[in-house]
Amino acid sequence: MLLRAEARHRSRLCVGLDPDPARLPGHWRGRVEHLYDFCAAIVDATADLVCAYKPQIAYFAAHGAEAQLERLMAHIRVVAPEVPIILDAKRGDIGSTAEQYAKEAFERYGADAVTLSPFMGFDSVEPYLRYGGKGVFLLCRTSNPGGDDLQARRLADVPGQPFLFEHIAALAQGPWNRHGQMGLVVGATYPQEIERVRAVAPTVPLLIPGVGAQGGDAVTTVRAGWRGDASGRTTGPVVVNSSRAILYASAGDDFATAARVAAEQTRAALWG
Ligand SMILES: O=C(O)c1cc(=O)[nH]c(=O)n1[C@@H]1O[C@H](COP(=O)(O)O)[C@@H](O)[C@H]1O
Repeated sequence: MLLRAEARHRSRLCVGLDPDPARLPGHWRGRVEHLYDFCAAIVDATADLVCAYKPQIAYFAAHGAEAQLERLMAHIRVVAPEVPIILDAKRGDIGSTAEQYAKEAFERYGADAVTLSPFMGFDSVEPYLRYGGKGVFLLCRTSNPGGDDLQARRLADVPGQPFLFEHIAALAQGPWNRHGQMGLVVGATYPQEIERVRAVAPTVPLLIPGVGAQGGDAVTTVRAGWRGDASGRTTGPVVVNSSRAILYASAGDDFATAARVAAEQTRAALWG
């Protein structure tokens, strides 16, 4: 689904749907009941420009607005049925609880993929993999400065003493990826680490947040993470997320038009 959307829209851009009530445009500002309206307008303005959408569940759940997220998922299905939806939930829990989270992501919200923390190990990820055709993106080398605290530690008892993030990448490329359902999250703010991840995980999709508001560079990101064969066919996809830089390109009534312009620019930079 991802490769099809990438080819059809000539896009490696994922628009992140992180609606902050305080930043809604015009007369919607501060009004939680308009999270759906805002995001739906962004989707309508960008549907032909993206390879994925990534709604962030906290922006809805924090306001008791899960019903609006459900409506938004359904809206994306209608407007852009070919575009995969990555539910950004960053879950991670023991198997029995993971089953409930998986049900939430894939049955309640109908997501195509979900972001997960691998910290609790394979049995915390496995319940999601029981959903055939659905994907998981494991946090690997995150975009925030504190990502160093654990992810950039070396594992003394693993051959070659890799960084923890390299070990996660190797697991996602190999033994944990039994049916081709795994991707990795790596931050655009650390392009050298993206290259290290690609060295151990050449084919899994990389979800790369951090361009735009967090300062990551689009061209450098794609060079570090995207892989293709001699004919230009994608062999290692990247899904480069930008949220605030697109959502809040304008604070006025022209927010959707401005979002489209910002998305077009980012898409062009990512395509090369
Ligand atoms: O999993 C993520 O999506 C994620 C991982 C990461 O390492 N860094 C990161 O910023 N994100 C998410 O990506 C989005 C980035 O938003 P912007 O910085 O506004 O483009 C937010 O929804 C974050 O929660």
